Parts: sequence; structure tokens; C-alpha cells
Amino acid sequence: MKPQDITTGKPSSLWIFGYGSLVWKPDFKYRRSQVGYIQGYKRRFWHGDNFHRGNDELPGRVVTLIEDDDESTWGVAFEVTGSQVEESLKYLNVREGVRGGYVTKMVEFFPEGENQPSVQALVYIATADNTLYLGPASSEMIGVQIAVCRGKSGHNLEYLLRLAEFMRSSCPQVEDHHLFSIEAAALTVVSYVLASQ
Ligand SMILES: N[C@@H](CCC(=O)N[C@@H](CS)C(=O)NCC(=O)O)C(=O)O
Repeated sequence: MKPQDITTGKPSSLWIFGYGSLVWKPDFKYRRSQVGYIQGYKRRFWHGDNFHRGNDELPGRVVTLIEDDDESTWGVAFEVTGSQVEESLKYLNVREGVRGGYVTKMVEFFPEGENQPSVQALVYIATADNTLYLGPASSEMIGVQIAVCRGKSGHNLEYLLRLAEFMRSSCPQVEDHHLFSIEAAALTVVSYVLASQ
């Protein structure tokens, strides 16, 4: 049972699981963070983004979670407490919900390391019925799209490379073929462009 503030009935602490830009740019105050994973989902660059990393003419590609019982997704969980709960949710509901098309779900988060108890965590997922959803494409096609898109938060390439950097530095044991094949494809495009200049 989650501890609740007896005066307001609101949770006095909450874990929020990030698996995309949240792992390197949470941009909200939190008490502590923990690398770990959730089960039953795979991370895919199948969600469109016409605000943060793209626009209406050239939507960028960002990650969402696709249900798959055989898969797990690694990221970072952030514990928010007290006033941080309302502040973080208010912020994320705009960043993820209004501008990103994500909806929330509670999942079981497994911290890395021996004998660490699992906790329930809030996660933002963009489902296939979302108007921004782009769906599957080859790593090459996704790499090209990311290499040419940018939005109000910066270049789509930054979004990709920072996530790849997080996985290499914090989850070196995880072989994320989808992520790294897209990274290789995007960097190939960039190298061609630089070589042609
Ligand atoms: N919900 C995922 C993905 C979050 C995500 O990448 N959301 C986009 C919204 S489309 C975002 O916040 N982008 C901010 C940025 O790209 O700097 C997570 O937990 O990290």
C-alpha cells in the first residue's frame, strides 16, 4: 500500500519510470533515482513527435513501449516525495501528455542489483491509437528520419545519441539491437552528409 498523506489522500511518494528522454533529462525535482527495468515491454522508436524533436512537416521519432511478454526495457526510476509528486506530475502531464501524446500506466519496476525489492512505478506510454503514432519501420528509415529532424527541444539525433549513451554507460549488459542499429544508421547518414560538404 503506497503511503498517503492523511490530510489529502494524495500519495506522499511515487516512483516514475523513464525509458527515453527522461533517463537523461528528467527536468523535475526528485528524491533519488535507480537504474532498473520493467518486464513485458520493448522500447521502440515508433512514436512520432511534432513538438520536441520534430514538427508537423517533418515529425521526429521518439520511443514508446510495445507490449511483449518476452521482453524487458531498461531505464531509470525516479522517486518523488511530498510536493515533488504534484510538481512532477503537473510538469510531465504537459511534456508527455499534452505535447507528447503519452498516457500513464502503473508497472512493476525492478531495480538493478541483488535483493532489491520491486516497486510500482508510473510510466508514460504512447499507444498505437495515438494520432502521432508512426509504427514500425526499418532501422535505416528510422535513422534517416532522426538524422534530419529537429524540434523545439533540439535535434532528434541528440535524443537518439543520449539514449544510446545512457544504455552503454548505465546498462552495459543490455544488448538493445533496435536502439544501436538505429544509432548506426543515423550516424551513417551524418557521415555521408559531412563527407559531401
Ligand atoms: N515516456 C518516455 C519517453 C519520453 C519522451 O521522450 N518524451 C518526449 C515527448 S515526445 C520528450 O519529453 N521529449 C523531450 C526532449 O526530447 O527533450 C520516457 O519515459 O522517457
